[in-house]
Amino acid sequence: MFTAARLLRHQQLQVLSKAGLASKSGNANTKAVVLGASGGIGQPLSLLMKESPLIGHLSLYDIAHTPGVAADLSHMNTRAKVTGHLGKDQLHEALEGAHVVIIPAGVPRKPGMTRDDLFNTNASIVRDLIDACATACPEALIGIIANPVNSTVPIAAEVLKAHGVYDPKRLFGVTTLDVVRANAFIAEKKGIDPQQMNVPVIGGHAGVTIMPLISQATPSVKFDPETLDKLTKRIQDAGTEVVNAKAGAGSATLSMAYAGARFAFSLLRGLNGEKNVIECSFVESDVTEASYFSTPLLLGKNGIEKNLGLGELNEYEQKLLEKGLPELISSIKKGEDFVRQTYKKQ
Ligand SMILES: NC(=O)c1ccc[n+]([C@@H]2O[C@H](COP(=O)([O-])OP(=O)(O)OC[C@H]3O[C@@H](n4cnc5c(N)ncnc54)[C@H](O)[C@@H]3O)[C@@H](O)[C@H]2O)c1
Ligand SMILES: O=C(O)C[C@H](O)C(=O)O
Repeated sequence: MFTAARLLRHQQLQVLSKAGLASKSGNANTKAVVLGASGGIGQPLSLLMKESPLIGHLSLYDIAHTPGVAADLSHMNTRAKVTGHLGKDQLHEALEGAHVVIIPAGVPRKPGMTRDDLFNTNASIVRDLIDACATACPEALIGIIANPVNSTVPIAAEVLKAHGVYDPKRLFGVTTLDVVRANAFIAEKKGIDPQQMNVPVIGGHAGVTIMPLISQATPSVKFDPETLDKLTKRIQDAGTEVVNAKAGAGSATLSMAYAGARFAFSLLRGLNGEKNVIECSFVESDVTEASYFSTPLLLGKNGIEKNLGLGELNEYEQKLLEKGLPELISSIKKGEDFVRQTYKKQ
């Protein structure tokens, strides 16, 4: 017989596991860190992570407000111990011993801006946070949310290389929100349960570099050419749709927290030895001419176990690829050049 408390927990787990956000088999020693934990994404992401039985220690770092966020979350009667760390002096302790680090630190867009317009501010934020990761937790799996992802991931890789600790299997640009959106929009159009929908989205994370592979969706769906084109463009411009709707108050935070939590839990499930954990993510890659590219990845105990590649593209998707590659390649170079010009390992 279930007691009321066990029944409640059972129901919570059912809700979370339907959302792909929980597994009953967590490791109590697992440390997960959120850098930028007090922000629009950081707070709801930390909430979802605090709820997860996969995490033993949730370490929250920001340059503002982390004592309050940590105190608040620590009152939840869920497994993870929560610690708050404020300012650069506490960054090393926040990161030490981390298994997974998720980075939503950085400024968001306002209407009229591109993600690349964030480069001047966010490039140095990511560079300096990764510099700290390289010494405090060189083996952690790192997921970068901060935009422009197409440049911040190469920035992170160059800093890790300078420290001699770069492992391409352990560095990820978080593009899960593109998959979540594609699933939501297509399921809505077809009247399918969105939780059952799975659409791979490849490439990068900005405009034309976002390439939904609707021909590879499961369950399989078909659209006339005009609808397909509209849907593809909506997925590519979905970030801007939210930026405009928020009218100056930032970009996607809640759906991003959901997507970021899903991605963090997939990394943790892979680390725990769970089989068949697959996520699309922007990583070092040799499947196209771009040296970083998002494709479905099989995750495991060491991060990427196998890059599952492009699959079969139809003619429309082949054109999306051709159109997106030049911008992607140039954003990657911009990130790499930035580190070469501005960074010297101390
Ligand atoms: N990858 C994606 O799909 C995706 C989706 C949405 C947003 N984003 C990006 O995520 C970033 C964060 O968005 P947000 O809405 O949470 O912004 P926000 O301004 O609400 O929060 C950012 C947080 O970062 C903190 N911060 C700034 N500099 C820092 C530093 N050096 N160290 C630690 N923390 C620092 C701020 O104090 C703040 O709490 C933006 O760059 C945004 O473009 C990416
Ligand atoms: O659009 C943005 O600036 C934020 C994020 O990259 C998104 O896709 O929502």
